[in-house]
Amino acid sequence: MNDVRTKICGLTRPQDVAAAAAAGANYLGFNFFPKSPRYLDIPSAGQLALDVPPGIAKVVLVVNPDNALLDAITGGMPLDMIQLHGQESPERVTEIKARYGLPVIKVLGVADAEDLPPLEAYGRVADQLLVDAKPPKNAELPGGNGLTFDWRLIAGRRWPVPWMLAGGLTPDNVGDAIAMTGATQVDVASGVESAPGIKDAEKMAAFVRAANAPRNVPPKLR
Ligand SMILES: O=C(O)c1ccccc1N[C@@H]1O[C@H](COP(=O)(O)O)[C@@H](O)[C@H]1O
Repeated sequence: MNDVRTKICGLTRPQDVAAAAAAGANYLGFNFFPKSPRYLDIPSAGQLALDVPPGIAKVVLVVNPDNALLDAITGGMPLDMIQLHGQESPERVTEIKARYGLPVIKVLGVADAEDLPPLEAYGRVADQLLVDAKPPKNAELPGGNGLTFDWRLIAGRRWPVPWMLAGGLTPDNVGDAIAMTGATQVDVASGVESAPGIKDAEKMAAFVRAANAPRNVPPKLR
């Protein structure tokens, strides 16, 4: 249905899962970072995952996870993909893919041009890349801070695997972000909430609509 695929991350309530699915999201994210307002324990995430309709990918977001945590998550709930949102090395990405047999999305933070070369290296080992804003030095959270980065840095960039754009996206700016970068997948957490961890059904629907609204993308970005 959608040209631009959307991921809504950090769902914490059954009604939010239902609204995100109704909005047409392609991926739903469940957050296992304890300091996040979107954090879920495994039984709660497992319960929500059961409500996800077939055809929508269930993504678990983890930050520098050890095998014990990943064993517990993969053994405790249905899931389709693992999102690595920490400083996991390319070797660790490879290890996690092999151990769990699940596709891995590796997140890289971008603030300036120096942050771009690692995307090439991770693009050789991860199944997908997620290009997010680099968190500020003293940030509590490695993501979900509602911060954008200079999208011109990645305009027209391509990597060996599919990639998503994230970082401060909202229903109001996602169209510009797509037009500027040529992204065909976008991810949002805080930009579709009424309060931290509480998703807003209207904002989620508006986000998916805006991501798929007709727009002029310069030919070189298509
Ligand atoms: O959302 C969180 O709380 C979070 C915590 C720890 C790591 C990542 C987190 N969220 C991810 O961050 C990006 C961007 O979020 P936002 O749209 O800027 O709020 C997104 O990938 C979330 O998946």
